[in-house]
Amino acid sequence: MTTLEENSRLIRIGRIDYANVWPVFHGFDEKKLDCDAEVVYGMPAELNRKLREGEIDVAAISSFAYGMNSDDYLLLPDLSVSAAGAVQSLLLFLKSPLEKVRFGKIMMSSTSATTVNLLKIVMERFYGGKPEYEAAEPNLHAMLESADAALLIGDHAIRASWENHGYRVLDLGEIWRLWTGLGMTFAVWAVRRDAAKRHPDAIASIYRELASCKRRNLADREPIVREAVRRIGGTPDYWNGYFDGLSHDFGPSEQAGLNLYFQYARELGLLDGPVGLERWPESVHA
Ligand SMILES: C=C(O[C@@H]1C=C(C(=O)O)C=C[C@H]1O)C(=O)O
Repeated sequence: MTTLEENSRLIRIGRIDYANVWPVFHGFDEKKLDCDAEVVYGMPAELNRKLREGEIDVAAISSFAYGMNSDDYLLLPDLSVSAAGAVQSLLLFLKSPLEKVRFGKIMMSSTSATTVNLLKIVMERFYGGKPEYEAAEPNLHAMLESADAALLIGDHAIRASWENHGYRVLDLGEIWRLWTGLGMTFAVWAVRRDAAKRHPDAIASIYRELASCKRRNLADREPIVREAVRRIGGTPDYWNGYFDGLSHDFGPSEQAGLNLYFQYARELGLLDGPVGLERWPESVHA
């Protein structure tokens, strides 16, 4: 039985605290919604856990985390963080030559789920290696003290790429494109099925606001670029190039890349079952 309190409870929305989601989230205002809602900021790995445990109801999460829990989630249509090639913020910094890295030690940012598993696919399936992996706080120099390579994502990768560190750098989006000919989806917007069922109007209101922000940000990127320069650094040219390389759609080409990633992840034993890409709201009523 659903009580009145249950129907009108606060809905929690997870927002990844990296610039790559700004083209969807910039301008998102929970006060404009037809429901009580709160935005919870976090690194992808934190939001992956909070959504899984029901601490939040709807969120941008790692696409890998969606794959792990797709029975409990639905996808908000046509929202993602994807790229058709180089991303500039999914970077493997090499202290040793690649030949040594293949069987060496790699430190991986503890904030990531999709890219750490993409790196395993690249190292093991594409490069025929078998390195040792360890999760670590995203700090390039600390990571490389005791490893041959370090994986950073998001703003951590961007800031590190601007340093004069002297390491060779591989872009995981570019490698995926070279080997598969496909793009890749790194994050999706997922809603818990139980929340979608209990609070259909609230989720509809949140979705409308996200879709409208995305439309507005696509039509005028200037405010996002200005904000990125102010908060993170770099030049307007850098950020225009960065956002040009990303897609926030989730159409047939993005889905093809993600399906192949899930297939490889299963073949390597990183994921258990097949993953269905079920969309809200159709699946709520199925
Ligand atoms: C493009 C990116 O996509 C991301 C990568 C994620 C992951 O590896 O789990 C999760 C969300 C996104 O932040 C990025 O971080 O730069």
